[in-house]
This record gives sequence, C-alpha cells and structure tokens, in this order.
Amino acid sequence: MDIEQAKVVSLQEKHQTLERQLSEAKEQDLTRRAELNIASDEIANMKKKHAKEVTDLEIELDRKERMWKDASEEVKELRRDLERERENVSVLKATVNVQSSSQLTITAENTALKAQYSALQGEHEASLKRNSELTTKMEEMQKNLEAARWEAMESEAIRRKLHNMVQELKGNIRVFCRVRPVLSSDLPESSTGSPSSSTSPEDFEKLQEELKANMSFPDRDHKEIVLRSSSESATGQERIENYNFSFDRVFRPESTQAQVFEEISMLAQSCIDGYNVCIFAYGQTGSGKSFTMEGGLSEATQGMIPRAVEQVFRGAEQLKTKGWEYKMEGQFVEIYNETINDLLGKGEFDKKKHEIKHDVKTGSTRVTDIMVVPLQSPTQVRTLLSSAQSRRSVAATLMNERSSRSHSVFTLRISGSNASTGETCEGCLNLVDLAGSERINVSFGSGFGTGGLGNGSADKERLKETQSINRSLSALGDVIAALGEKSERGDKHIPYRNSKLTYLLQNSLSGNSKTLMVLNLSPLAAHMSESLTSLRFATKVNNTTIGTAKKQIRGS
Ligand SMILES: Nc1ncnc2c1ncn2[C@@H]1O[C@H](COP(=O)(O)OP(=O)(O)OP(=O)(O)O)[C@@H](O)[C@H]1O
Repeated sequence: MDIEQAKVVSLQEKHQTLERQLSEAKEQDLTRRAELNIASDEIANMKKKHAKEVTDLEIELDRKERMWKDASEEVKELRRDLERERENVSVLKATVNVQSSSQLTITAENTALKAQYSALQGEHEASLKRNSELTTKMEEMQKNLEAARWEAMESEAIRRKLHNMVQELKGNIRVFCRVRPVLSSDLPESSTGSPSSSTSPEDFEKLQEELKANMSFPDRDHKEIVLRSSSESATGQERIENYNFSFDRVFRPESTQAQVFEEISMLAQSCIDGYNVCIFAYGQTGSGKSFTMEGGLSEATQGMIPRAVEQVFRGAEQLKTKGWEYKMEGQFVEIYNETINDLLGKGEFDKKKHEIKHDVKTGSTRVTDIMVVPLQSPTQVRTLLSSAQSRRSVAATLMNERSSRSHSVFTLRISGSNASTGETCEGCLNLVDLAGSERINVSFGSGFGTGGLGNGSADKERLKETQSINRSLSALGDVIAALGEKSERGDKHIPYRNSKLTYLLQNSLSGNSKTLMVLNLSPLAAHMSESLTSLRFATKVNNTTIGTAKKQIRGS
C-alpha cells in the first residue's frame, strides 16, 4: 500500500507540479496572449503603416512613371530637335561652303574689277582729252555744216530748176493712158449668177477673155497700146485693122495705183515748187476715172488725190530743213450743167450761185461762197473726199448717176515762204475727174472739139446734161488746141470762157502750167469704138505743146 500511497503521493505531487506548471503555463499563455495582442496590434499597425507606405510608394511610382514618360517624351523631342539642328548645321555648312567659294569668286572678281577700273580711269582720262579735241573739231564742223546748209539751199534751187527742165523736155502737156481690168460686174448676169460662188476661176477667166477687146502693149517702155479689130468685108473676107497709139506712159490693166502715182508724183512736187498743175481723168463712164482720182479706202487702192496730197505734205516737211514753211488749203467743186456746186459745202445743191474770180496780178483763181478748208494733214483730205462723196450720192438719188455727168475739181493751193532767202511761192494742184466722155462725138475740125451730140435724146434734162458735157469737153479740147497754136504762132485768143470748166481752170491751163491728162479706157470689146474715139482725142492732146511752165515765185 505504501507503495501505492507513495505512488499517490508522488502522483499528487506530480499533479501539483503539473497544476503549478499548468497555472504557470496559463500565466505564460496569458502573458503570451497579451504579448500576442500587442504583437498583433503592432502587426496591424505595421500592416496599416505598410499599406500606407505601399500606397505612398505607388503614388510616388505613378508620379515617377509620369515623370519618366514626360522625360522620355522630352528626350524624344530633344532628339528630334537635335536631328533638325544637325540637318540645319549640315545645310549651313553647305551654304558656308558655297558662300566661301563665292566669296572667293567675288574676291577674284573684285580684284579684276579693280584692275578694270584703274584701266578705265586711264581710258576716261584719255577720252576726256579726246573729248576736248572733238569739241574743238565739232565747233569746226558746225561752221562747215552751216556753210553746207547754205550750199544745200542753193542746190535745192538748182534741183528745182533741173526738175522743171526735165518736165519741160517732156512737154507741158503729158498724156497717160490707163486700161482698167475686166470686173466681175462686166460679166453678163446670166453667165455669172453669182460669179464668186458658182463660176469656177477657170470659167471666170475664160469669160473675161471673151469679153476683152483685142488690146496689146508691145513695147518695153510702156508707151504704146495697140487695138486690133476684125470685121468682115463685103466679099466675106476677114479684115483686120491695127490701131497704134503712143503716149507718155501706158498702164496695163494690172497696174496698181502706186505705179500710176509714181509717174505723177513729180507733178505734185512741182506744185510745192510754185507751179500750177492740172491733172485730168478723161474717159467714158465706168472706165475708171473716179477710181484713178479718188480710189478706194485702203492704202493700196487710194487714188491720185490722196496720194498727191500726201506727197505735197511730205515734200513740204522735207523742205522745212531748207527754210521753207508752207500753208495748204483745199476746195472741192462739181460742175454740173454749167453750174458750180460746192462739194464741201453745207447748203443744198444747185441752190447757191458761185462765181469764178481771177486775180490777174497774182494769177490766182477763187470761187465765191465756197468752203476753202485749211489742210493740216493728209488724213483730213480723206475725210473731205468721203464727205464730198456722200454729198454727191445724196444728190445722185435725185439725179441718176450724177458723178458720171458732172466734172469734179479738187484744188489744193499751197503757199510757201523761206525766211532765210526771203523767197515766197504759190502753187496750185487741180485734180479733175471729168464727166463721162461717151456722150459726145468729138470731131477735130477746128481745134479739138466742135463735137456734135449724136444721141437725139428726147428727154429734156438728159439733153441739157449731154449738151453741157459736150460743150465743156469740147471747150477743153478747144482751149488745149488754141494753147498749142499760140505756142507755135504767137498771139492767139484762148477761149477759156466757153465753159465753166475751162474758165475755172484758166490759170492752171495757160502755157505757164503743167498739165497731165490720164485717159481711162474700158478693156471691153463692147466699148471698142468709144475707146478708139478717146484714144484719138488723147493723141491730139498729146501732140500739143503749150509753152514753158513758169513758177509763181516772188521776192528773193
Ligand atoms: N484699175 C482698176 N482696178 C480695179 N477696179 C477698177 C479700176 N478702175 C476702175 N475700177 C472699177 O470700175 C468701176 C468703174 O470705175 P469708176 O467709177 O472709177 O469709173 P468712172 O470712169 O469714174 O465712171 P463715171 O464716169 O460713171 O464716174 C468701179 O467699180 C471701180 O472700182
């Protein structure tokens, strides 16, 4: 039992020990729990602190990341800037290279220019020296020039004299003959219809050839015209006759206005030199008188009147250098049924009475109450011609084809004075478009024209017109014939008063003036007999010599 008891006691002791140990363990556990609580508090605090730190760190990280991004963007931008700057630098380097090479060139050029400059300076000094030498020479030459100017003035006087002598040798009445081309209006209407559209050029030429009179121009000097006619004799044989005529100049159909004027321009020049000049266009109606005298509107087709006026203006301008100053004036009248009408006037035709007045002292002629226009330029003359034409065409609606039944006289008066020599001169250029000549039948009995009428027209007005044309053209022939006789036999009465035309032109038709007759011919076979009559009349005129022209010059 003791053992047992001893065992119980030991067990009790063990139990007590264990209980002590348990309470100690409990105490320890409590301590530990308290410590654990403290530790877990600490842990919780630490966790909180850690979490805060983590959040802070994350925020900081974000901020740093953003900063890093910004910084890397900045770096990229800076790199790009750097790249650009590098490029700029390389461009600048190239520019610098170019500029330094051009700098080198410029420097070289500069050196060359400096050398040139010094050379030029040398030359300049030399030329200054030469200049003063030249000034002395120029003064000498100016003296010579003055002397030459005087010489030129003298030679101008000689030229005028020689020019006049040439004209004299050619005779003071000269006759030109001009044949107009065949016109489309000459072709019969049935054959033409509308010539330009339906007729071929070959057919047109063939038709023209068929209508043409047999005319030829055999000589090279352009002075002859031959008309050939063939007729059947009583025995049925073909009879061919040749009619030869020669004049101062014959113009073929293809001749231009400029070619005709070339021959006339010397006469226009004479008028500047102080002569009276008369140019007539003679021929049957439609033969080209108005075309020759007035012409068309274009430069190429303008006629003798505008060309002569231009020539006079040109001549006057050239003579300015020789001390001459000119004044020019123009008038344009029509003689219809022995009545003078002013083609430049404003009033009604055939209403005003115009008289012809001659001044014996000065040898000039005036028509009363007509418009005399001071001429300033050649273009002004073209305007005058067209206004005269429209004035005539208004009258023509009242009286048919007035232009072919009236004479028109364009007169250009020119007066000049030379301040250096004290000379003055007065010239007059008459350009006359005569009425159609086919209405008369000129016979050359006494003088040129005692022409009969020969058409027996019943129409009174026509008869009056015809008689008047007949009378004036006959009177013109008579005056020319009488002038011829006067120069051969001395004293002879000149019947200027027999017509208004000859009376108006008295001072320009005397032996003192220069006369040109342009005979206009139709190229048509149908007008052959009229053409022959005209050619015979012109031949008589051509064979007349009417003395020596005198220029109207005063003073000196
Ligand atoms: N050399 C020429 N070249 C071209 N056409 C011309 C030529 N000559 C005349 N003509 C033309 O012939 C026609 C008749 O000419 P113009 O009117 O000049 O004749 P005219 O003799 O003056 O007639 P009129 O006596 O009826 O006034 C006009 O149409 C004109 O343009």
